[in-house]
Amino acid sequence: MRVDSGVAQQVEVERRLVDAMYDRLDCVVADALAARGRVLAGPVEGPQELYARDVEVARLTRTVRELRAAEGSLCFGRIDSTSGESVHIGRTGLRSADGALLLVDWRADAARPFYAATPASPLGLRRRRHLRLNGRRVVDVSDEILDGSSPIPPDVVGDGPLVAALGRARTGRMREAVATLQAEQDAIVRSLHRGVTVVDGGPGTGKTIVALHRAAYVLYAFPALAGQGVLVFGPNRRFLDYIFEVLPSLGENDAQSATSADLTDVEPTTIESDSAARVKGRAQLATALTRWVRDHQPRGVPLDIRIGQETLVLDAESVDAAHRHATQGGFAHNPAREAFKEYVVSDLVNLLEKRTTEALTEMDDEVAALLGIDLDQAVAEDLRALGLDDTIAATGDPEVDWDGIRDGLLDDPGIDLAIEAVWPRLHATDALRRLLTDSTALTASLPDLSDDEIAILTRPRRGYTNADLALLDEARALIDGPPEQMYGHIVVDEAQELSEMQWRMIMRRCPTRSLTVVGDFAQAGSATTVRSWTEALGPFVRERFAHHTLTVNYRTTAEILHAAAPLLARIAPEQQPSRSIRNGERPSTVLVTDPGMDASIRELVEQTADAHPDELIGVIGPSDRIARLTTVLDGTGAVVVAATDTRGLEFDSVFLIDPAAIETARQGGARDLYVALTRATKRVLTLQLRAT
Ligand SMILES: Nc1ncnc2c1ncn2[C@@H]1O[C@H](COP(=O)(O)OP(=O)(O)OP(=O)(O)O)[C@@H](O)[C@H]1O
Repeated sequence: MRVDSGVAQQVEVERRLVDAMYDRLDCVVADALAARGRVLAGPVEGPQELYARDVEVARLTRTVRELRAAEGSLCFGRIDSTSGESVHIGRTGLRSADGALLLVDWRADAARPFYAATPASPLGLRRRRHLRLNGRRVVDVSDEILDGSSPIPPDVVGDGPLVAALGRARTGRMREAVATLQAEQDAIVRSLHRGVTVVDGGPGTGKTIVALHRAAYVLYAFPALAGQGVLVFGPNRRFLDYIFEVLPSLGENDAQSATSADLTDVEPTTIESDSAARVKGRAQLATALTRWVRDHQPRGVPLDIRIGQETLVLDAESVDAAHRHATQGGFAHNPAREAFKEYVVSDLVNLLEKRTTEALTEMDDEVAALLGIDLDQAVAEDLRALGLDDTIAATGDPEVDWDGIRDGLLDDPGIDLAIEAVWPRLHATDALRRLLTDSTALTASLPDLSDDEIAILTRPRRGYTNADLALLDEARALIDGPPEQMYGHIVVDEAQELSEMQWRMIMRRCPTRSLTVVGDFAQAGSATTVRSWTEALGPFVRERFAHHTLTVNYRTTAEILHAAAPLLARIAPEQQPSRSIRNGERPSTVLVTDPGMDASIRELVEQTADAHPDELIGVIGPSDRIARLTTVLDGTGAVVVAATDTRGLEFDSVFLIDPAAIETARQGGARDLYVALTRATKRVLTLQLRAT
């Protein structure tokens, strides 16, 4: 509830307190900069001191960066307990020079009541206050009384700052929501669960907001995981560009963001049909790759190796044992090959040693038989007479340097060639290409694939598609070993888009199995066959994941949700529609004829742009109309996007072009249409083609 009397006075009170916080922030930044300057100017001796200095400089640089990132809206909230204590909440924690608490970091436990308290459960609070700043200046405050001492709004999510945040014009970049995070969202963000947390809910229920604030919370609250890195994985660059400002504005620059292309460092250059992507996304492809790679390792075969004039034969049993030793511990093909070679060379040296001993013994026996003396004994006696009897014990066998022979064999190109014949070094790109052109190998590994599906897989192509990247990643893991970069925690957004193979790519990078996974299967595109969280996560964690469903819609008005409800009932009958907290214009439909469509669209978009000059307009249509729409709407400021590419995005106004074509363009087109319909915060206008 807003405190109407004395607002100016309260603003003044807060202004003085917040001014003091900024003064302190400036001091801490200046101190950190000065400390960094001193460290850099100080003498360093030797590599150890140099390393220690670099670590300290990096730490101070990070501190400065984090403090500076916290500068905008440094303090945004305050809570007053019924016992009269008050705490200010902000983007970072601050103490005065003498240690008094000035500001609590929003992620600290002490800040939890700011988010979690409701009138029904006030958690000891009397008042929650939101502060609005313009630059460094407090310009407004807004209160909610939580202890029942004044009238309270029945719906806690409908409070002033939230409605103001939701009503603000969109900019094409997602904004953080740290000041208005709602209780159901905050409970997930702040969860102490370190395993897999799944968050679903309809479009606009704040899944992305929760995921990003969760990433910031993990970085703050779980240092052990944070130290191993935090990754935000998104389906495409457009989406990551949309969200990329959120974490830095929460003071977090340490989280990385990536698409499949970033993880594999390969840019897809070709597109393919969704049916091809679906086949390539299936986990059986991992089995096929594993078999293909295993087929390039020896099994049950002896190994003939030529050394000098001789050919040594390692029997099949020894070769299999060497294979077993080399691959135990899950080593990948190429590193295991090196270990295999070492085992083989050891076996060869043992063979040679045995042969030499046998040959020498034979010779000794022959000499003894001929001369009637024991040669070894005679040599030992001579050495003793010369005072060199220690040599006998120390060298044992002074004649043969077996270690030198072993090293020589390891470097011998002939040996490498012999091993190459049974265990060739492989290249992941080449292996993938060869498997995907080998219909016999594919049919053997994937007997349930139809001939059509095999034909899809083996179709000749150039370059990589998005679905290929997870296959390439799998091949690299099998052939060269796990990826270099691992993460302590991974946030997966739009997770309904991931195929089984793409889940493997993510999990491979997260040995801790600590993930925040957000998505909505009603919005799933058609490039994957995964349709439930159990299907997605079961192979890695079985049912061990915490599952939350968000129910309040913060994006779309009740009118737009109402219009989308029949479509939702059709594509996901089991899903409860979310509940919107705002009302607005009723969506409208205009019938147009194709030849006149271009002019109509431009005119309507221009009208909307004139009526709402600061707002963002999205024009969403079938993929095959996008090039034309982009030309037609050039200069209007509207963003033109294919219906297949709008997941996660949002606009103030949406023009939906030819919904029937969106729906029939591909399998799952109805879900594309549902996503398109739920992108607007304020209004939707549909342009439907009149049958001619
Ligand atoms: N607590 C909040 N305070 C302010 N804005 C919020 C809050 N929660 C969500 N929003 C806003 O609501 C909109 C929808 O949120 P978000 O994109 O996270 O939803 P989503 O569930 O990920 O949607 P979709 O499934 O369509 O991708 C965004 O503009 C977001 O900033």
